[in-house]
Amino acid sequence: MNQQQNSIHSSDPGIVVSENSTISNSYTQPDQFMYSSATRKSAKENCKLILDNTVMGNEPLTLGKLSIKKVMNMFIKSRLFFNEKGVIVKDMATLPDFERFKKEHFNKHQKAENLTGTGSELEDYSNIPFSQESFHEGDFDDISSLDVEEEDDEDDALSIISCMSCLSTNSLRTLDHPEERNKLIVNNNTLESLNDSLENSSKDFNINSEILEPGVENVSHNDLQLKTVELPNNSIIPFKKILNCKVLNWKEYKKLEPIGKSFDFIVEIVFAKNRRSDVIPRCSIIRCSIEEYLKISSMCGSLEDEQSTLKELILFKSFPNPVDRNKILVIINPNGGQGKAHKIFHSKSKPILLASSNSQIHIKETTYHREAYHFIKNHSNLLKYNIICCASGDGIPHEILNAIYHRPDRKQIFQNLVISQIPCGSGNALSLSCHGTNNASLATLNVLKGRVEQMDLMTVQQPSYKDNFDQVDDASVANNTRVSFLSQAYGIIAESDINTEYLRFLGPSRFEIGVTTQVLRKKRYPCDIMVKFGKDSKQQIKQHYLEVLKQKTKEHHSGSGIYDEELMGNVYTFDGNQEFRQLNDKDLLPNYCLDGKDLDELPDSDWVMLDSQLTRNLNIFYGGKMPYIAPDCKFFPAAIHNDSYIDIVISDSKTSITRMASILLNLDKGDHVIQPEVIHLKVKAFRLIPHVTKSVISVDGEKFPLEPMQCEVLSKVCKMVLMEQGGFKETGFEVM
Ligand SMILES: Nc1ncnc2c1ncn2[C@@H]1O[C@H](COP(=O)(O)OP(=O)(O)OP(=O)(O)O)[C@@H](O)[C@H]1O
Repeated sequence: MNQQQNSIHSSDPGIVVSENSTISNSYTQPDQFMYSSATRKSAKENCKLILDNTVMGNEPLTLGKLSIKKVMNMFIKSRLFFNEKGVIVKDMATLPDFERFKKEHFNKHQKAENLTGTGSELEDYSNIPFSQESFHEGDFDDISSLDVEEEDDEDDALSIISCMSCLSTNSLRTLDHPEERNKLIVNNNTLESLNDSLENSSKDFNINSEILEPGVENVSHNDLQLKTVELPNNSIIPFKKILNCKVLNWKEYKKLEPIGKSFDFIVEIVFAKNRRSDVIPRCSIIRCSIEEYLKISSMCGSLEDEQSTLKELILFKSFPNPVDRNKILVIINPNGGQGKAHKIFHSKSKPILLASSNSQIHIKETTYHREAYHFIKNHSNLLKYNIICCASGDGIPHEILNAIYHRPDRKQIFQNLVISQIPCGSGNALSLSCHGTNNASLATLNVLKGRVEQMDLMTVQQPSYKDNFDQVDDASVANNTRVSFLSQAYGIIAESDINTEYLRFLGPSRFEIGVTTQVLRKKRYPCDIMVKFGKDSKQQIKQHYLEVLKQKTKEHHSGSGIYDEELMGNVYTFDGNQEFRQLNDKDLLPNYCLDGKDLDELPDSDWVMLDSQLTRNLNIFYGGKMPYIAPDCKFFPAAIHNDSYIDIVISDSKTSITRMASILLNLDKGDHVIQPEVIHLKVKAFRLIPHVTKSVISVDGEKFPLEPMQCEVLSKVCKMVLMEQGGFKETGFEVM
């Protein structure tokens, strides 16, 4: 990258700018500038650079000898407005002469460089990974097409935008880079900012400076091909789709700028644009006047410091959920689903991750069954990441959670690391429930934008685990316990989950085929079930659900974010800080130990044995923590991520085949749980003792031994990314 030293003088006497500030003369990927809660803090506390404090020198910035001044003089009149939903593009016009000018200018320049033989600036220019793409109306969710004006020649406008992208990137040395700002403030003798700067830099250390573990690959930002699009007038770039932005303060050039007062900032916005069923990263260049800047400042009322920069304001609204997730470890199971996980991740998910703030991504591809478990269990520095994304089905998150659970530092890891899924397998219940989608690109957007909350896990104990993970020699309870995040099944569901491996090529429908076959066979799976009740009637469950829902809505309204009545909360953001529960060692251990003795006895006085009339004829036992177990299958519609209960659904083979078929056919609605033939409970813990000799138990979709099994909920222990407003994707249980 070509670097050049430049003098910078501030017009504000209070600000002294280092003579040695380096200026990148080439295009820099937007991703290299991050926004995190750390910078959010520094924005609030440190930002003393206000609109009138310009830090750019009198010398025009140049890129390939094309000065910003020249480009700006030719740049289209476009403005930027904000509302609660996002950035509104206004008055976008085109400049037909620009393409010609650019060609002439650069051809001339290229010849000159070729003669002198350096070519460096040209090389930089030609390496700009921007290309052009036309925008089609309807590509956005939130477009409002008020007064859409006739567009001029598209190509010309796009060329300008494309070129401006380079220039605005080049200008990142201005106000919006936290380090630069801190430097300036330090020079202004603000000691606090030095401390903050040091604190932030230690938090924001680069994972790429560390030695990579064997088999781990570092993702280069050069992999991102970010195209520029022109947006029609009055379209809205919703905050919830904005991935990054950069701002060039144009103030210094005002005197050279004929457009005058309204021409204060140029903003490059990188956003997730709809394309068919996916989202893809794209960028666009728009302008912002000082009036508009002030407008958004006042709208972001929750920001105490109204002097924050425009970039910070936009990113503050775009990333309302404050937990960092920019240091990403991706675990790909290339064999997951129909063997497409590698391709799905690289084509649909990686571009979104790369386009967002200054993400740093490491990838580990598994090469054998349970490698993810071994990799995480033995990893020497997991805390250098702040999120692990499983590009897989539900099998890899299960392994990872267990690997963490079996580490001596489990408490610190659960306290600090976020676990999420990018759906690439045949069973993607985690993504369906937490991101509300089975689509990898949309799920990735939610990984970045969703709300991180501490979710309940469940402990699983069985006399033997030798078929699952490595035998662990430590005799502690944790090491003889497994954790489950999703489900435990016995009977028809378990058999359909596990014994349909040979139908893997069918994708998710293999599960449905399995269930139908078993129901038609009228199979019974006798067992004993003991439970420690949470809610033991359907009425109590409904009441509990409604109360949680009410509480959640109340929290939303009392927060500092913007709640849009018209959109029924869709643009609500949790602007501000988020408190997390501090875990103790005890929080991660079950209260009741299954030691293999006295299995037929109730573990405690508040446990009860379920009626043997039911359990003798049982055909489905399904315990779960997440509502969606497959697309259009809300098996646990009343599941709540942190209510400290395991939902249980039980049915028996006395139910007629026609009734059973009708119940199972309605799994997409989730109202099977209110049918009289179906038992629906919320429990704190349960013990299941199978009385068949040939079958399986499935935990999170993985095969577990056919042995007595005891499960217990662990309240709010694992950080996961949930929907933007918090909680699981809604199921409509409240109106069932
Ligand atoms: N490279 C590999 N080769 C074979 N098996 C693997 C590999 N990597 C992981 N596995 C195993 O694949 C299993 C399933 O993984 P995953 O959940 O990601 O995929 P899936 O398609 O959803 O599968 P399923 O629906 O069967 O759970 C896990 O048990 C995991 O240990």
